Amino acid sequence: MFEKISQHEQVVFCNDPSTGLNAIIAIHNTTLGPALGGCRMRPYSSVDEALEDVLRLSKGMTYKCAGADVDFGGGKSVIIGDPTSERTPELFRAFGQFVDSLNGRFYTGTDMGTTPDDFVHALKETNCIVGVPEEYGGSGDSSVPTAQGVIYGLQATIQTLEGTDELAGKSYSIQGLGKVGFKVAEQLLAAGAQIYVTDINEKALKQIQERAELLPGNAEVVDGSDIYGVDADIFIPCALGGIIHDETIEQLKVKAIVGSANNQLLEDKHGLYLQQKGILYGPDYIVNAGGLIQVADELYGPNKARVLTKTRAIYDSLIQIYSESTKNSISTMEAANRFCEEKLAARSKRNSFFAHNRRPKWQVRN
Ligand SMILES: NC(=O)C1=CN([C@@H]2O[C@H](COP(=O)(O)OP(=O)(O)OC[C@H]3O[C@@H](n4cnc5c(N)ncnc54)[C@H](O)[C@@H]3O)[C@@H](O)[C@H]2O)C=CC1
Ligand SMILES: O=C(O)CCC(=O)C(=O)O
Repeated sequence: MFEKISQHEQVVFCNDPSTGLNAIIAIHNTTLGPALGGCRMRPYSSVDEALEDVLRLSKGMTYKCAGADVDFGGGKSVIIGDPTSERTPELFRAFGQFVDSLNGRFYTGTDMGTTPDDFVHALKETNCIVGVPEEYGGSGDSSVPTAQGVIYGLQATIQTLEGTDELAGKSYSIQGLGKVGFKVAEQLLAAGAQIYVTDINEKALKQIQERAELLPGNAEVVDGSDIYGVDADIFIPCALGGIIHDETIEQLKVKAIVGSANNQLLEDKHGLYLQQKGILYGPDYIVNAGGLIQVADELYGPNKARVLTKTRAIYDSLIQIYSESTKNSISTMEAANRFCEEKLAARSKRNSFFAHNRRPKWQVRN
């Protein structure tokens, strides 16, 4: 077990027989501040599968936090259970107690399978919750800044490819029209772009076609995996992870990939394959940091304008990462990893003798 968790600071197994809660909290690295990461609920087929997921996701959060310059470290949690039938208020209260037992080392909120309302129950047991609804003092729907971050990512990519930030006059293929993908699609239509869209949800497809009728752009529906072969300028993955692999790279005709889906590359080597094929890849955890920026910013009290200003930094980070990738002949993913690792190394060298206890900022909510 210690070998498996050797890169992590702490892993907590949470068991509450009265509510049936089986959860794992993983704290990867708190160099930059307390760990932060959402809570995913899934009917994992084994504890090993859940552990593997939470270890991978929490490490990803360390990089996402460093890349976005937020004062948090990497963590994540998973609840083993079916969100469609096992999501109860009691379960989330029990989970909140476990989060509270970490005494400010871990902050959490929604992820796949959980909703902001679930965390209103957890909030009764701990203050270490982010992303609750606005009426409970939270900052509201985090997919808004995530979608805006994708737009900034697209502009930085077009700037790198063509020397302009102009979204119009281009074509985009979008996989997934959920909370993030739909908002990105709407903005592209508003800019007058041609979009190709796919989703397993027919309703979302119908809704975007209705929106397209009212906006200058044009939307065309594509069947399932045909999306990979669309002859568009940029592919925007906003659904599943692990979709960039040998087979899909073979089909891709786009010049770039920039989307919100977490862990888009099936393996690190696929970042290199994209580079070899001349496809510019916007590293996912840099592009999709808008939601994280919003929930991390809640420490200062909700403020949408401030969040959007901070989200704009995604543009500058990507420009820098693309340029480092070219300069050092490395993949953009490798350049992003180095960008974040340098920030972590610089911080870990900083003398923090004055910070004997937790910093005052985090005591605001404790
Ligand atoms: N919501 C947020 O603020 C953030 C989201 N992300 C990531 O972005 C992605 C999208 O997130 P959300 O929009 O919030 O999720 P969502 O659950 O609202 O939307 C996902 C959409 O993808 C569709 N979909 C599922 N399987 C599909 C398939 N095989 N082909 C085509 N469409 C499919 C679903 O029907 C749904 O419309 C996820 O990977 C998520 O982890 C990352 C950071 C923040
Ligand atoms: O939504 C949160 O609570 C933190 C952000 C997060 O988990 C993510 O960006 O994947």
